[in-house]
Amino acid sequence: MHAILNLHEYEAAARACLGAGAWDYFQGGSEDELTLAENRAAFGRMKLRPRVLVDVTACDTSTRVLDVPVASPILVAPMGFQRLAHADGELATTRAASGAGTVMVASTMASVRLEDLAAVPGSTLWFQLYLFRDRAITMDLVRRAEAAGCRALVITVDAPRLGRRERDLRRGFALPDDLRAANLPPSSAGRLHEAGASGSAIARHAQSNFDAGATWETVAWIRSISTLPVVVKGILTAEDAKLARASGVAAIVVSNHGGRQLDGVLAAIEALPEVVEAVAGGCEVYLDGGVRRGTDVLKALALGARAVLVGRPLLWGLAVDGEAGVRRVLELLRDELALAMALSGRPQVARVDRSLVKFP
Ligand SMILES: Cc1cc2nc3c(=O)[nH]c(=O)nc-3n(C[C@H](O)[C@H](O)[C@H](O)COP(=O)(O)O)c2cc1C
Ligand SMILES: CC(C)CC(=O)C(=O)O
Repeated sequence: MHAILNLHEYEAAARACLGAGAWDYFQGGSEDELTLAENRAAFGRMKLRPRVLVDVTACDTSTRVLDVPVASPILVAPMGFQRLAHADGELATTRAASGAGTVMVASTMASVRLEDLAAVPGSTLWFQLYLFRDRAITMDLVRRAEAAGCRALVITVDAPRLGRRERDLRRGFALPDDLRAANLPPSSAGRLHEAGASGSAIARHAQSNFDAGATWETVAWIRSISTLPVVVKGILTAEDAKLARASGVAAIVVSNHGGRQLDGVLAAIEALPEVVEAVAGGCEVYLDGGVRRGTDVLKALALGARAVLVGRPLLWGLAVDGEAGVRRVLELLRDELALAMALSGRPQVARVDRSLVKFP
């Protein structure tokens, strides 16, 4: 067999390494998975307008996010329960991100404690925060993230409840006994193991723990208790982008949670232009959802994203080969981006401009 050449081949290889429950949890979207498919299809509809006879002998993918230098505009999206993919879980992913010179966003629902991830040499960790009904839990997570040296709080705002993920419902998905939500107090985490004949334990856990009453006032509360820059993840409209900006966030992640929350919403890449226009340079804008090729990264940058976050492909790399697999996925994407920059006549990230893409 030849070496794995691209992220699609990692997906196929990962399927062979994973049990059916983990595979469906990772891959799945909500309801009819319309948005899951759209995230990919929309990239396919966008066409590039390259320039030629530009000196591209050296293409530089480096940039800065929240004032931190990164080797490429490709960051690690927060994903829970990575020990479902590999025994090292988030530790392997953090080491790979550190090795690749990029940011790791650690999930509230990680299966390794955030302090252990922050201890990885050279890592730049951002902490993804779910808002709990019990504000003491949220507060404790914020304090721990600060104490561990995390550089930003990424508040996920598109999940007051979990989307209807029918693959998980059908299997009665619950966490195996040897895998914990390592950041949560046992009183909250226990429900994640309650297997049912039907229904998803993680959906039940979210419903009884996440704060469905959270509003922009809650974001203001987080800003009042922490000096860390706040990023809001899960914005899809200009209206919410303006509210985010007004609430003083440092960055927005345009995201539909990889098609796992409200089904039928537009592809993340289609929502990007209106968000970029609405914030008018007042904060950084990132994108996630369906990024599988260097040309996808290029398209997002052209539409005004400062960086992208990558989700499932890193879990595929993790499942296939642990830290080395995650590292390889990050390298493949970065190499593809550098090539796409050369072939489009944009040797630096700052030179990737709006005129590079055409929507249908
Ligand atoms: C298995 C899995 C777990 C996830 N867990 C979280 C999470 O804990 N917090 C969060 O904000 N987003 C979570 N997400 C969403 C990702 O951060 C990201 O928005 C999405 O995966 C990007 O789309 P992609 O997988 O097509 O790259 C999760 C996604 C997957 C696939
Ligand atoms: C346990 C979940 C809340 C993690 C998540 O955000 C997801 O699975 O999409």
